[in-house]
Amino acid sequence: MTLRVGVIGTGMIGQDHIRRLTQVVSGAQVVAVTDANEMVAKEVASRLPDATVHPSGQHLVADERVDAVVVCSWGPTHEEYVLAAVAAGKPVFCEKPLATTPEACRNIIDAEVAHGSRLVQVGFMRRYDESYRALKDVIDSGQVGAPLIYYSGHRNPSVPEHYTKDMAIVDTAVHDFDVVRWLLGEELAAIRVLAAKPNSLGGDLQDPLLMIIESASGVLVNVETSVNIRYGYDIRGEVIGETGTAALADRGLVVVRSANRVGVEVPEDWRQRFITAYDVEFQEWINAVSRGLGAVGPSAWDGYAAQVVCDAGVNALYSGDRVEIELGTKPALYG
Ligand SMILES: NC(=O)C1=CN([C@@H]2O[C@H](COP(=O)(O)OP(=O)(O)OC[C@H]3O[C@@H](n4cnc5c(N)ncnc54)[C@H](O)[C@@H]3O)[C@@H](O)[C@H]2O)C=CC1
Ligand SMILES: O=C1[C@@H](O)[C@H](O)[C@@H](O)[C@H](O)[C@H]1O
Repeated sequence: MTLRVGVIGTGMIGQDHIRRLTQVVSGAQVVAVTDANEMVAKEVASRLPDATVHPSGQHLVADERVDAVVVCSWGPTHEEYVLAAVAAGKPVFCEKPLATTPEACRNIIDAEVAHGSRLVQVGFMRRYDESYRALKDVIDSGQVGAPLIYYSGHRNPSVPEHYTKDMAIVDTAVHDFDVVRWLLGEELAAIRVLAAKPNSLGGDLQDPLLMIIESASGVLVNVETSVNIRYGYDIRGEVIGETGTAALADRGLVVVRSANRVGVEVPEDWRQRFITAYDVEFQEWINAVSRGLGAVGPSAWDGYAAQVVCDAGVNALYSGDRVEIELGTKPALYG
């Protein structure tokens, strides 16, 4: 059976996901697209064998040919489309963020709980990266002892003009918050945010930021965002345990030794660094949805929890305070 997918938002990542749904993974066909920019949607559809262009996300969700929905539009639009998919009983893969406020994420949780089974998956692709999976295996095996500290470095070579200091938390570090919760297997409890001396290449932007997070059990998590670092897109992670440490390995297919230097290639951006992770993420989503499981990957609760950390982080950035992360009760649906 081929899963017939509708994609809302055909911008940069929407097009990249359409490419992988069409050319890389198996078991899916993109049968419908929509974008606020109709020209872009039409241009993307013209490269697909049999895709309808819809005037809105709501029309796309209602299309009987669409079995499952992928949301790749701007963050503030996610809540509306995810809720529409849940109301229609259709599985929905939503790019991060699940929604831009904890309240909006809660609305999605409430709708999914009322539906009675999982339909929503959030695009936290790091959980599908082989290095992160290997790091989690090391932590879970007890090889380095109980984790005490986790360092998470998130470096972008540059960011667009419209990027604000809040975005270092809500758009960038949101991935680190999710992956740390997943690696440690526990929730995060409090956050402080410190701004370093600004990188002069970032104009007025307050960059880099250092976030010091306490997990529920007391592990200290240090998230660094440096979004104007020029040398490449570099994702770092290291756990310091009671008896050892484990870190994500440097990437690259070859190690070059030349002119008194040794080195590996650094990716240009997330599409290159996480290319395989996105592929695995979509293949596993298609497999699960095709077997009648609404979703098995990162849940609406995961999207909500990450968003609460974002909210607390922005609050901590502006106040300079240590801000507690209050999640409230987790519905039984999320284990
Ligand atoms: N998992 C990851 O590593 C990444 C996730 N993202 C997430 O993917 C989403 C899209 O990001 P990009 O593709 O970089 O942005 P983009 O700006 O390139 O594309 C977004 C598209 O959504 C369309 N759009 C906006 N409002 C809409 C609406 N109401 N209905 C339909 N279409 C609408 C825009 O016209 C645009 O074509 C964001 O939520 C972003 O955070 C983006 C990059 C990487
Ligand atoms: O999600 C992403 C972008 O939206 C964000 O702007 C980047 O900082 C992240 O590294 C990337 O994974």
